[in-house]
Amino acid sequence: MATVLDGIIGGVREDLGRRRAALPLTELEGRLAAVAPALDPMPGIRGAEGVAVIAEVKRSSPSKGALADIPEPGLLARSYAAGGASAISVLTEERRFSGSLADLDEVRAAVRTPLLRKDFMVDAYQVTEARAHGADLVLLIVAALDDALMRDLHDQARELGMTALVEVHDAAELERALALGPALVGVNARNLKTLEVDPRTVTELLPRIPDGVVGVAESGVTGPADVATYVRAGAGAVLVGEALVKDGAPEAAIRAFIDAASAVRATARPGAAGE
Ligand SMILES: O=C(O)c1ccccc1NCC(=O)[C@H](O)[C@H](O)COP(=O)(O)O
Repeated sequence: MATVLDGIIGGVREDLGRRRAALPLTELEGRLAAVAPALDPMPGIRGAEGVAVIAEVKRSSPSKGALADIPEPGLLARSYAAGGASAISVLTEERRFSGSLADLDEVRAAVRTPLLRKDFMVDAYQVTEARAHGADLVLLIVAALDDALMRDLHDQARELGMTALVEVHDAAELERALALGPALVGVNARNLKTLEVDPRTVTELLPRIPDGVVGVAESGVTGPADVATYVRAGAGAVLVGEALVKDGAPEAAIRAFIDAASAVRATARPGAAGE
């Protein structure tokens, strides 16, 4: 039976076919020389106070429908950066998430913060496209890729100076992800079959991520308490969409996430008050 992910990827492939026909790969590659080198997000993510927040520009989703209009993604991105986001995720999938590469362009023009192109990557063309539009990171969803293609896309991202966020939903996918030697592994709490969010997916899998690899907790952060739960489970970063795009004050919301994470780390330190 076709899953939600299959449906999304079917649309992604059709849209990709149209873009590739309009701009063949060799022409797209020709544009790379004019783009500033990719930023390395890892120092900012590893060195973040409390937790690294990856703040997402997300207009709609298959699970929730319309979330926010976001007429000026660049302005939202500036608030994210001012709040202390370590990276900004821009959903570029058009049909279900109402995103676009134009959003990526606008956000790139607005901030110097590392940018993640958040899409359903199934073809090398999309990775090149991400870089040509100024992205510094790409998402690789293990459930959407076989091992050979996943490795090719991961290698390609590295060759372009980019960093991959490799996303998993269960232990078997985590094993496949770790075989790549990734810098960033995301555990997504959203089940791609039911679209339900279960934070236990994150709290169970994050502790299995080895030291040296940053674990990113994705989906289901509704407020600081969720961030604290994920940080206690070992998250070095949290990726947050809905809660930020629906918050009238995203800058303050990000600061509250960071403060909640810092409080967890302060109480976890040896000799902290109360121990
Ligand atoms: O958000 C969805 O409904 C969704 C459905 C199917 C595949 C992916 C989906 N979301 C992508 C994401 O990973 C989230 O946008 C991201 O983790 C942020 O989640 P949230 O903070 O819960 O908006």
